[in-house]
Amino acid sequence: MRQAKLWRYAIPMESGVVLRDRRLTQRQGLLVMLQQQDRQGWGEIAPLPGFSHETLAQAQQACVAWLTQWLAARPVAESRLPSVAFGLSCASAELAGELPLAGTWRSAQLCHGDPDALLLQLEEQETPCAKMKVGLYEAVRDGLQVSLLLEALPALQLRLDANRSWTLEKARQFARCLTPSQRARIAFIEEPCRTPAESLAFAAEWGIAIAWDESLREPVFQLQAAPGLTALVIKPTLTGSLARIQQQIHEAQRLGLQVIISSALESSLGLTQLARLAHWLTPQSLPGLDTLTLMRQQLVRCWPGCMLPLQDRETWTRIY
Ligand SMILES: O=C(O)CCC(=O)C1=CC=C[C@@H](O)[C@@H]1C(=O)O
Ligand SMILES: [Mg+2]
Repeated sequence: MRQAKLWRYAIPMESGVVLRDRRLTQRQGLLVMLQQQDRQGWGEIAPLPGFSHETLAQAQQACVAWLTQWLAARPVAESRLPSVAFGLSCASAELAGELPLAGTWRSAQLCHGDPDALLLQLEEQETPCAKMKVGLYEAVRDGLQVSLLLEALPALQLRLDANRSWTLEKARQFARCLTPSQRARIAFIEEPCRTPAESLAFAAEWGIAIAWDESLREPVFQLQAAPGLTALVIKPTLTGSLARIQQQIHEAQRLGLQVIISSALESSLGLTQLARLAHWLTPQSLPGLDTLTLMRQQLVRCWPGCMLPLQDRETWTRIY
């Protein structure tokens, strides 16, 4: 006997979480639970405003349509909406016992808040790895800050993310603030420039490694190895089903590229599934999942060691 449930949730965010140009006061999404005999599988469907093309209402409609077919045991194709395909494929994989339980519970630490506190935290780590946003302020300011951080922590592995904000000239201004050995210590910059061509030109000019994030989701994008390109940052909620993600990871690995599984601000339910996915499919890479502290509550399952309270189920709205 098959059973399915669908709820809508909303989690309050820490004040001051800004995504692209909007302030995110709460994270909304859907929770799906599939049941068959004594087995259950859970999934989270949470389109990210400003990043996902689908709205939550569209995701809900697509999910209800999928569940109706699934309950009637009719063959059902994966949704064209990435967040829906991801959440439903996680629930199906859990139900089938196909998503291993072991997880990578360490992440590249996101740099925000008090810089002194951050330094202290990173100093305590044996192999410190951090991710810093750049491109929000003057490129020279970013360059000086990165240079200071690399000098303060000789063992630091630093990932940067410019979200395509620099012109080639701005990127050059940034790079000029670093010594050649500091440039070599940057693990990668995600999407430094406005276009992939400019980012590749920048990488070649300065010997600074780059990674694709936004580019991976462009309709005409073709993955190719290129000098300076070292990694792909995959956000499953923006990408699609587990099968699609596995395919993208295999393609990347065939080209010798590192893959970083990254958060699209999922709740603790989605994040713990991403940590399991990372352990399963990209065991060599530290994922980018350090976003739970931006939220005020956890959902369904707790992240190991996280002290945030679990949200009361009474607050969920049952949809199906
Ligand atoms: O990749 C990580 O380490 C954490 C996730 C992260 O940085 C992001 C998640 C979602 C939206 C963006 O603000 C941002 C990114 O641009 O990669
Ligand atoms: Mg990014």
